Amino acid sequence: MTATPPVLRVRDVDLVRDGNHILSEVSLTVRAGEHWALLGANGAGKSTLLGLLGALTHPTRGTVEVLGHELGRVDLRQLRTYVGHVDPRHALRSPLRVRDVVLTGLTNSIEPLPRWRPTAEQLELADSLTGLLGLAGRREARWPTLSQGERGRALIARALMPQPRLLLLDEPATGLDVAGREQLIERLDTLQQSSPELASVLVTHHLEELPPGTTHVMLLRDGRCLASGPADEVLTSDQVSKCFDHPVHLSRFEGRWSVRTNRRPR
Ligand SMILES: Nc1ncnc2c1ncn2[C@@H]1O[C@H](COP(=O)(O)OP(=O)(O)OP(=O)(O)O)[C@@H](O)[C@H]1O
Repeated sequence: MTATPPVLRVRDVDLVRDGNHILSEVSLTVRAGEHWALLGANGAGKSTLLGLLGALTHPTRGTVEVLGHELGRVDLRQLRTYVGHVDPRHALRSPLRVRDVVLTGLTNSIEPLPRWRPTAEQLELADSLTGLLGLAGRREARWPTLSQGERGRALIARALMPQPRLLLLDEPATGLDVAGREQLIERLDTLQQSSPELASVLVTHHLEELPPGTTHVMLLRDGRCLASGPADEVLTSDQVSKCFDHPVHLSRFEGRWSVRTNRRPR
């Protein structure tokens, strides 16, 4: 019997641009049901690594495998159906309704394709995912009328339409107010619980934005992995201080993390 391959396996990846090492010797294995966070300061290489995972860029050295298929050796279109990538820079031009934006996840296009029509099952799935992401009352709303938080959650529903095995989220809480951030985290939590096989990788600078179901963390610093593994082992005050080059105290309350500067007593 062959063991199921991990959802994602990155081995000794380097990425060099204009002679600069943006990523050096990074390795990462993500299995079904794991929820990873990539943490690091500005410029640490988080978005670049996420781009490699979503097959948007290729490594200079090393290999990236999605479900046992090596990037560069298989059809990218096929691989992308396994990977839902939520791009916060989604450049929608026309005032589509939420349901139609979500359905474009099936055609992997920004605008609906001419003559493409969803089946009854696909419509049902779009409605179920918008409900799961807390947008049941906004399915008919037009894109320009949505709040930033609602747009972000609609894009997650869109990315889930092809029923991917892996969901990639690049700073999904950027620009959200407290309510928007908390609604997002709550919905990610519901999603993780309702899809036990789904794996995810989320990029952020802020530990406060980590969903409580985060199982694993990689700390990146200057393009190198500083620490990687189960969240409770990696997220220590000492390691997070090293990662951000700043002395912080880390605490966890009801599953959520927070940090504050370590102040000397006056
Ligand atoms: N195409 C490129 N050519 C040259 N340098 C690049 C290129 N893309 C990214 N970089 C550099 O690589 C480094 C890592 O960038 P990246 O966007 O991955 O970092 P990040 O950790 O996601 O940062 P942030 O938190 O600010 O979004 C940065 O110094 C960036 O300027």
